[in-house]
Amino acid sequence: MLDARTLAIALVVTTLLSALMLQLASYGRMHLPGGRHWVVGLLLLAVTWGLMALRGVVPDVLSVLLANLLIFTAAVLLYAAMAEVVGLPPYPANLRWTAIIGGGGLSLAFFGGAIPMLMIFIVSLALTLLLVMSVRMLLRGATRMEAPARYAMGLWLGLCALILLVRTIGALVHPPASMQMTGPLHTLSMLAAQVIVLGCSLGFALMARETMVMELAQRATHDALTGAFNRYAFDPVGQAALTRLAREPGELSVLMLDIDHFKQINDDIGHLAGDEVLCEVARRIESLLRGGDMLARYGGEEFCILLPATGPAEALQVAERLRLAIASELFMLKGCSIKVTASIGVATVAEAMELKQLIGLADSALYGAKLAGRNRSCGPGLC
Ligand SMILES: Nc1nc2c(ncn2[C@@H]2O[C@H](COP(=O)(O)OP(=O)(O)OP(=O)(O)O)[C@@H](O)[C@H]2O)c(=O)[nH]1
Repeated sequence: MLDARTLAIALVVTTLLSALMLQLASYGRMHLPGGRHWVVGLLLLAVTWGLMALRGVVPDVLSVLLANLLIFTAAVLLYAAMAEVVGLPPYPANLRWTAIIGGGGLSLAFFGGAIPMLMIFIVSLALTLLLVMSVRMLLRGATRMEAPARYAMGLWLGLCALILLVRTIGALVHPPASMQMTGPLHTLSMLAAQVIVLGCSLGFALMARETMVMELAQRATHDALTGAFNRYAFDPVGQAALTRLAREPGELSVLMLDIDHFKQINDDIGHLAGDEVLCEVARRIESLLRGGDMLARYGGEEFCILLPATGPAEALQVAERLRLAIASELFMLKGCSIKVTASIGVATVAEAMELKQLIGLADSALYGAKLAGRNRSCGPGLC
């Protein structure tokens, strides 16, 4: 028959193996977000289970008080690891205060009479609250479709919080006679802890992997400076829209936008301020586009905009709107305001063709706009 002490020792092994697995997953050049916090949290938990296994052998101050204070610290570290994965502050004030008040309350209860019911109640309640905070953090803003691992981890921790809540109420309804590791309730707790540690570590690894994949996908498809799409993302979408014109009649327009005299801007106010100009231009363009439109940074100071279901007159209107949004409001940089203008080439097609051809047409129109004096939008035969 398995007793709670044997299970606590098994738990030490399980926890250490989980920590080792995550440490190996972060090995080399792959940095698992939150991995360090999680591994340290697990190591503290392993020490906790070890101390619990020694209950009755070592003084209670170690096997009861220290063990439970370590659990609070581990819970805070595990929260911080998950917060790092989802990009939120790792140690919010309510988390710290819950751990501190829980730890303080437990210490008072321990030195003020060590009533088992009170101590189990305080520990279970504080841990339930820490878990509820983790669940809120994970489920807030995460949908099942977009971040399934984060969502599943949120639900899993919710289940763990429920189990702990039952234990909290159980401590009040059936007060335990002692803190010793005996009896079916302790055995059950240790079994549940096995499943919780394994489930949480697996969930964390999947969640961290999910975040890494999303981050890599973002980097592969977006320009790091402006946040606009890059050519690798733009070209297939543009080509697919053009190919569709063979089956579905319609029109498609492309704008090529180039900032005027950008070299001069760089020379006058510096390369970093030039970067800010690029970001602000992208922001202004983005704010004026419709849902189906697509903005990409196509070269240094050149942007390409895909306008599906847009004819030549409407495309020229959009181009003018973008040009004015850039030229009419001064850019505030390094405490001084500068005027930035852009030239735009417009091209529209109504039949399938290679994207390169369409971009070539827009480029020729852009060249025309530059030749005609810059700060203008030009289409075929229209400048
Ligand atoms: N700050 C900054 N500058 C960039 C970046 N990429 C390209 N550039 C600069 O953009 C400038 C482009 O200069 P040109 O191609 O001569 O064009 P221009 O000065 O805008 O002149 P026109 O297009 O003819 O009006 C070069 O000086 C590049 O160094 C970038 O990411 N950041």
